[in-house]
Amino acid sequence: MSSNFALSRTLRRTGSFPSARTLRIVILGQGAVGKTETIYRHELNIGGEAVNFEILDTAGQEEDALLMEEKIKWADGFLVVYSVTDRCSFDEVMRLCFLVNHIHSKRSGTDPPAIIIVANKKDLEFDRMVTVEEGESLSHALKLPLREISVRDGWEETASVFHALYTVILQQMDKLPLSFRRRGVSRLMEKIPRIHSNATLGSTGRSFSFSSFRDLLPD
Ligand SMILES: Nc1nc2c(ncn2[C@@H]2O[C@H](COP(=O)(O)OP(=O)(O)OP(=O)(O)O)[C@@H](O)[C@H]2O)c(=O)[nH]1
Repeated sequence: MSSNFALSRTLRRTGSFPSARTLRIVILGQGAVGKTETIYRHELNIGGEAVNFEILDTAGQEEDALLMEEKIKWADGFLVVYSVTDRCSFDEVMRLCFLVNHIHSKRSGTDPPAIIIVANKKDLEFDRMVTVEEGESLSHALKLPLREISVRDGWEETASVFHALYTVILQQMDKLPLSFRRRGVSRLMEKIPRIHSNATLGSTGRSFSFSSFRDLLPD
């Protein structure tokens, strides 16, 4: 959990785009797949457009169901992560995708949520338990894009996952009223310090306490 290679933490950066489009991302997956439990902002320039990602990780199966639902309602897009070295985490993907679909449909009717499945730890080829073909087959069955990456191998693949999710979210947002498409940094994020690219987190690897998350959500 205090790894330097976790999926989300590789994207920490400095810099700010005041008029950036803000997108909220939740990362789901079983424990130890490489999500790391933290919450932070990340700003990217994609195709000349400033994009401000607000990213929230979840606590795997330890997550309280109500809190999970609130996080899913909060998000614009989702990364559902499994580890190619952990079959249980792969088996969990389908349940998580259905959960996101179910909760999301209560909020926005028939439009499917923006989800990308991420197969992490592909560098651990000797320990692989889930084949590329199995991942592709699941992706095909769920009609969701799949990216196989190694967070440990560098930030480029991780960044490309966020770029891909951005594209999917934009496709969904095109269907929404204009007022939904641009917004400032959320109330939740105003409470959270910006993390600099060379900053180190505490020994627990957490930059934010989830126990206070619920208090910050809008009614
Ligand atoms: N080899 C390898 N190890 C990785 C990779 N990504 C993460 N890890 C390691 O996997 C372990 C678990 O990573 P975490 O980030 O704690 O996983 P998590 O999904 O946040 O786990 P929970 O906090 O239990 O939900 C750590 O030891 C990481 O160093 C990867 O791409 N390759």
